[in-house]
Amino acid sequence: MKKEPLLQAREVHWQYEDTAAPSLANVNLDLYPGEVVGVVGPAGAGKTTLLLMLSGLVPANYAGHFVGERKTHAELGIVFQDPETQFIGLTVEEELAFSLENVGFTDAQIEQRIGEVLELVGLQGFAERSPFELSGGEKQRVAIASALSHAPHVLLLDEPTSELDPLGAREVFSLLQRLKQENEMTIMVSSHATEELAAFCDRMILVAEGKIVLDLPVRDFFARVDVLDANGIFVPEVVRLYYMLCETGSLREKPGVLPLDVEELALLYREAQLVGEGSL
Ligand SMILES: Nc1ncnc2c1ncn2[C@@H]1O[C@H](COP(=O)(O)OP(=O)(O)OP(=O)(O)O)[C@@H](O)[C@H]1O
Repeated sequence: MKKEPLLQAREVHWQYEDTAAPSLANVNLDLYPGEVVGVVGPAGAGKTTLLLMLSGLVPANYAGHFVGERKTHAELGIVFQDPETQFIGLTVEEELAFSLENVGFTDAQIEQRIGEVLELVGLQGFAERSPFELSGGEKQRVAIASALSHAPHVLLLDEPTSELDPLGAREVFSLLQRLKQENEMTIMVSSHATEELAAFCDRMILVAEGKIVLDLPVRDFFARVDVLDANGIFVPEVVRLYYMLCETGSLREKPGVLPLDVEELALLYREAQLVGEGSL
């Protein structure tokens, strides 16, 4: 039986006030339970606007013109690029308590939930720390904990690692990986880190000039190297190496087969050698 989508957008157009062109045009999108979807696109393509539209913040918090239909059948949590701009609490505990007080939790419920979300994001023992004095990766994990505090079904993240060093970025992606595997969260994340997205997402969306150009399962998506190159999207090195090996005859290209990490490529190469396909 096909699951019901948690989020739906139909023929959505959005144009910010005083701009020459729409930031979203003809957007049709369904997000299903348990899916992990990556969003990529050149600068100014409309990735942030797409996530804001799905979260309901556009058009609610922005001036502009909205046409189309957006339906939500789920609670949502949203995380932005720079977590510090969202912090208002002097301690991590206070930070997390604000959103729970707003939804009417009692003090005892707040304390319990704070303990749960800090454990979920691996920040046990951080309750009394100032959120402003944490590392970039820890700050972003506090922002994720805050978004998770009211137990949403869907987590939307807008470039959550763009301000982090590689270590902080890895911290955030491994947390998302854990939320996917252990909590079966539905996640949509925009990022320029295509290698991490390739390893983590089930489905990928390419946005350019406000339109959805590709919306495909992750392997079919990264097989469209021509479209990704044309839009300036970084194609993972392992994908390029695979096609290079196919071109030189060291591997035989097969439909639906695309390695997304070095281990997968090594396995394909070993198999090709065993059946005598490769000439390397
Ligand atoms: N508040 C706003 N008011 C007016 N125009 C806006 C506003 N926010 C975004 N835009 C415009 O909408 C378009 C899409 O912007 P958006 O931030 O959604 O793109 P993006 O793909 O997230 O870009 P980046 O990768 O640079 O963050 C751009 O042309 C941008 O200038």
